[in-house]
Amino acid sequence: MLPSSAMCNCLLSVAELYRADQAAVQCGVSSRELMENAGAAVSRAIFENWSPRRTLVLCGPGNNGGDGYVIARHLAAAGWPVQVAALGQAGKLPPDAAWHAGLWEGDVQPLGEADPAEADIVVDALFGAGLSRPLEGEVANLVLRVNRLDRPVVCVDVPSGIAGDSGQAVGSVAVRGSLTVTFFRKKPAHLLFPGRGHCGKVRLADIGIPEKVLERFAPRLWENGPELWLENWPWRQPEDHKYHAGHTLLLGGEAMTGAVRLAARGTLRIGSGLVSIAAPRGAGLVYRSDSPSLIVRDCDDTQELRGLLEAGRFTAAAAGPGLGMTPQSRQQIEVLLETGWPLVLDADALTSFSEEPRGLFDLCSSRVVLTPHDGEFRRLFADPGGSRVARARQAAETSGAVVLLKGPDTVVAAPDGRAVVNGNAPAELATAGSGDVLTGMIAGLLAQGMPAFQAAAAAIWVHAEAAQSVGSGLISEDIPFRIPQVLNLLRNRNRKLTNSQRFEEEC
Ligand SMILES: NC(=O)C1=CN([C@@H]2O[C@H](COP(=O)(O)OP(=O)(O)OC[C@H]3O[C@@H](n4cnc5c(N)ncnc54)[C@H](OP(=O)(O)O)[C@@H]3O)[C@@H](O)[C@H]2O)[C@@H](O)CC1
Ligand SMILES: [K+]
Repeated sequence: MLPSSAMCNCLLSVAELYRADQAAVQCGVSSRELMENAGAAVSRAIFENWSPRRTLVLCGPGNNGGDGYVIARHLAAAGWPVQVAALGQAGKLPPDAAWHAGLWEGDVQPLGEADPAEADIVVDALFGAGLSRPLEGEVANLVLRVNRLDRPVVCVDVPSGIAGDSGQAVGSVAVRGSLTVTFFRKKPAHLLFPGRGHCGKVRLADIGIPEKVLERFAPRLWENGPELWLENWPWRQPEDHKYHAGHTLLLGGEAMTGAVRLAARGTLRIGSGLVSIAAPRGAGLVYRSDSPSLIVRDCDDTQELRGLLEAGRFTAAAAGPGLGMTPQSRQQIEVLLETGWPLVLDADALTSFSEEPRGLFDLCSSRVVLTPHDGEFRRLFADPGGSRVARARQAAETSGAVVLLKGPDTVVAAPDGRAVVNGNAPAELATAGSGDVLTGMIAGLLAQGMPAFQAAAAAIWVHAEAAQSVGSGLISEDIPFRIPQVLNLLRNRNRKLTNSQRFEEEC
């Protein structure tokens, strides 16, 4: 179960957003008022970011265009020079948009006559998140011209041309914004690439939809953040000893020893009380000389591994980084899976099953976390296509495991359909070894008793936050060193937010 405060972070699909709008109307907030509030919120964001300057508002034929007329009115009332250009005839606008278009007292030029080069800011109120057809003809041409100009572009709800649910461009043309103002709750496109790259900064505005309308939904998708897992964080208690904080076993390989050594640093720093590496004798010295905090056990075959597992009192394990792909390593993974323990499988552990993924899935459970990047994902799962959320969900259902699909917009999905999209990863994380550290961190949280979905979501967030604190020049070894700083901030936040009243105010 996720805490009720997680409602703050839920992402709504386009269909859910339309239902929320309707529910708000049933609660007594008129749709005209919602449109007024939406346009006013975008205007406020513009006032906060720019001083008065020539503004071109591009209005589409639907309610997104309706927001555009409201924005134009607010900017003009504040003394801004505003030009409106519209697609289609005013007489064909839907009722709320027509009402607000009627309140606009300035000129409206046909879209084909608009010249974005004569504006200092462009407002994109062409299409909303439910776009179903590619931009074509004069709209596509205008969007291409706007994109080529070095001007701030403010997108209303979503950049036109981007599908709200998938974050994919519907055709080959989509607006590239500097700022996107969206309403009530973010949509997946604000977090999933390429949509996220088109949004610029994303700002969420309250437009008067009552929070209680969410009671009619059972959200299954969230933007990742501490609200989803902080309550379950395994903070050390004064009376704890190291065995209370779990014992993680990492399977080490013979040649690529750096991968598990990086993973082990992540496991230790995230709080696992004990960390052991089961290593081939030939590589034992390398592992033993790495960190005095590690326990290194000799392990050359499955029989020795079974012996270790029986004696070790481990609470979670991880395998894959630097493991190699021999028949022996695959058998060792099967032995780990047969224990039924919480387990993370990454890299070679996944690829060793690419010829026969069923052999892996049959042994998985919801206590197992699979952490493929896109290439590993394609090798393991018959790719159903669709958005990254849809693909990760499908993979979690097929495998019965929690699937963490790595990327700049990492998605974590559980077999029961819950999913999160991570939004705090810096570009610097695209560096060798960062995935190994992540594997170790997830395993360390599993070892301390965190449920698999939350452990994966928490680890990817802390990992990204630690990387952000380094910024340019990041190498993977830096990430474990920065974990304590992130954990201390989280712990202080947790202390401050024990009062749920306060938490609700922050939402
Ligand atoms: N109460 C509310 O609901 C609130 C809504 N709000 C605002 O409403 C927005 C959603 O509005 P919306 O549903 O009217 O969608 P939107 O994209 O503006 O227009 C659809 C029209 O475009 C047309 N069309 C589509 N593709 C096309 C193409 N390629 N080329 C040409 N035409 C194309 C399409 O035609 P059709 O497909 O039907 O033939 C239809 O006529 C939302 O994003 C938010 O900004 C806020 O004010 C808050 C309150
Ligand atoms: K738009």
